[in-house]
Amino acid sequence: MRIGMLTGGGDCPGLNAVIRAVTKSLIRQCGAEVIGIEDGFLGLIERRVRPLGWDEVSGILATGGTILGTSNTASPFAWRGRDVAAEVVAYQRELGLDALVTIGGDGTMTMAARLGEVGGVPMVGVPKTIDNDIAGCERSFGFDTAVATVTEALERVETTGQSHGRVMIVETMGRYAGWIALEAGLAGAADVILLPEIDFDLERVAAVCRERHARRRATLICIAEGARPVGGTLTVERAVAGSPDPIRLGGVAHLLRERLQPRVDAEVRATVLGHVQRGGSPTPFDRVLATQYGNEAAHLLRRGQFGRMVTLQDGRLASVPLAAVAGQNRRVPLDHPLLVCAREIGVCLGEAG
Ligand SMILES: Nc1ncnc2c1ncn2[C@@H]1O[C@H](COP(=O)(O)OP(=O)(O)O)[C@@H](O)[C@H]1O
Ligand SMILES: O=P(O)(O)OC[C@H]1O[C@](O)(COP(=O)(O)O)[C@@H](O)[C@@H]1O
Ligand SMILES: [Mg+2]
Repeated sequence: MRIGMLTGGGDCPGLNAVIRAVTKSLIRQCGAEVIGIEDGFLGLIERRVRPLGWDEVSGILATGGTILGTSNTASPFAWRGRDVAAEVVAYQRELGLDALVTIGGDGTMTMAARLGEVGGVPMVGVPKTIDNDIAGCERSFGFDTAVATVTEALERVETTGQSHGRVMIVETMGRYAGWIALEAGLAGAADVILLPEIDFDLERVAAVCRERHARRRATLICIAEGARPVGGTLTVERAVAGSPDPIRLGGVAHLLRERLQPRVDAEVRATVLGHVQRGGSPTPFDRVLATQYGNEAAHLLRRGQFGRMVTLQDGRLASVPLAAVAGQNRRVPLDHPLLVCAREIGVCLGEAG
């Protein structure tokens, strides 16, 4: 068996743990040859691959990033104005691949499914993203590490906020889903948590800050990059040319700071955490989850269960068809138990009233 493997989309902690587990499982279980594809789908377009053996994947379990490199712009269906999907499919055949492991998020799974439809080799997907927004998957690896990083940041920002009696705003990543802000906000004891799923009422947030200033000096606000005020729009940091989803969110914390400042006596400060959340060593939880996902991907390959993504459902390893994941985005449901819990302990979610 000859298996290709790539990492696609934004990197996240735990990618190397998956690469290691897939490779070691396949070598041990069936003596398979594993070919690493560099920089995601870009490596298939530019014909850049290298063999992955036991030695190449040893000692990488706890390292951040991806030893294969990744890309969140390259699309074989629109590469520098051309559709090169047929050439990519031909290259997969030239490499003699029996299947391809794609470790990525919703975008990577969409691309994997599309390449399969035009004759590409069979695929097995592994869900990665700090955003935790992949359909059919209750936990992507990388998320736990991001939550831990944001939680630590919130705690650090809180002590300086207390010292100065300020309103402190911390902005998280997450695109159109609020999972990181919600879990880290709860873990970091944020007073206000603002998510893309609930448009926030500025006057309500200001009232909470004023009330807290009188009682507790400081207010800690955790806001997701995809959050927006009632009647407002998303805050776009930049558009990335050539990216299938060109919008990069960012900066809503500064918008909130500007609008809050005239409404409160305390000084307001904003911190945008950015890529700090995506880097560094995975938590033990993510190391274990990524290892299980990689091992399970090897099982699917050996059983010939292609066109599927490994996943976690009700705490158990499982798999779902790529078609059920492609083009989807898993957002926080408005009746999610963590939202109910946050409200009941007095966290403001920006809702009016
Ligand atoms: N809507 C889409 N249709 C087809 N391919 C896509 C789509 N979105 C992303 N891709 C491909 O998947 C890769 C990674 O996508 P991206 O959304 O950046 O990351 P992720 O896989 O983490 O969601 C992109 O480089 C592109 O090749
Ligand atoms: O690194 P870039 O291109 O600025 O992308 C930033 C985006 O990537 C993420 O970090 C991860 O998203 P993906 O997992 O979909 O790649 C988002 O939270 C963030 O909005
Ligand atoms: Mg994505």
